[in-house]
Amino acid sequence: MPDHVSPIRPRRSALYMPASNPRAVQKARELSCDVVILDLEDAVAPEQKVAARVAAMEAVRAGGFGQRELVVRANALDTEWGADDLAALRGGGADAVLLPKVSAIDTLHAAREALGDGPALWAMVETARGVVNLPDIVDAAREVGLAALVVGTNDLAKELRCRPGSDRAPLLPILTQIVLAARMAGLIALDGVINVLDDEERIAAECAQGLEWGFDGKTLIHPAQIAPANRVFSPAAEEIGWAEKIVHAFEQPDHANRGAIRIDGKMVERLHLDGARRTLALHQAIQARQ
Ligand SMILES: CC(C)(COP(=O)(O)OP(=O)(O)OC[C@H]1O[C@@H](n2cnc3c(N)ncnc32)[C@H](O)[C@@H]1OP(=O)(O)O)[C@@H](O)C(=O)NCCC(=O)NCCSC(=O)C[C@H](O)C(=O)O
Ligand SMILES: [Mg+2]
Repeated sequence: MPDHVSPIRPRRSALYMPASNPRAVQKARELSCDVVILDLEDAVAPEQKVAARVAAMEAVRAGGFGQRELVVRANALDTEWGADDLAALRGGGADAVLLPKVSAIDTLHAAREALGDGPALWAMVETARGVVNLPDIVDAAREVGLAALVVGTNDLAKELRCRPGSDRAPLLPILTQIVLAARMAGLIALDGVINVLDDEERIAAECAQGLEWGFDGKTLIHPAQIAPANRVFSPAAEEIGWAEKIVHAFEQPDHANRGAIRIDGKMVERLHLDGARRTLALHQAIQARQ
């Protein structure tokens, strides 16, 4: 994992809110999401952009978000607000700046220059060009301090003119590429939002898809989506038990020089030991948070 990506930290639930909505920002200080994303981009109307920036910076300065990672989504640099957003964020305070519609590496270089040594960069992958350029984008991750790829499923569906249903089949090849690129560079990978607000079963099912496809967590738009995301992206009791068995088995002197062993009728190799340690570390980090 590159230096600019913090060690195992739960990022099961990353909740967006318009920075222009003081009630939502205040509420976020008490919600059980792992990441708070103060949005200056699509959730904010053009006439509110400047006031939203001021409100976001006040919220960053005021703090009170506890263990939640604090991220601000800026406007794109090719809009009339992007440069001023990054200038305001340069002073620090936020854990990361999320850049929308990252389509090429030059955007990340420009953003890093605008931010100086300040916060980490998180990049939204939500354009066709961004998907095609993923290898170049993640190759430069260390140089520009890129720590996360975040999917923008609404923008992707819009540009591709595809119609994802509950199986998200039209987006699957892209989501898989995003996870692949993130893993190539040791980055965090966050799944896109689900626009459904009132159907917990559907929300949990889409979180479970994201988990199965390799994401670390899901971006969210409403407090009611937090509990299912936290539940699904936390290691389950059975997974924790299995991880403990693997770690315990490889600690036995008889297995010290073995690459592969048998546990409960299954072959387990040292590569599984790495995964098991990761599961236990994530579980401990979640427990510590509670
Ligand atoms: C989607 C909403 C517009 C729904 O609003 P509303 O119907 O008014 O919500 P509720 O009445 O159910 O709200 C209940 C209480 O919860 C608070 N609340 C609501 N949403 C949030 C939130 N996101 N963060 C924090 N708190 C929130 C309300 O204030 C109520 O509190 P209380 O007064 O105590 O009862 C609305 O949820 C919303 O605006 N969501 C966020 C939208 C957003 O940020 N969109 C941009 C990011 S998504 C995106 O762009 C993805 C990507 O780029 C892509 O391309 O896919
Ligand atoms: Mg978007």
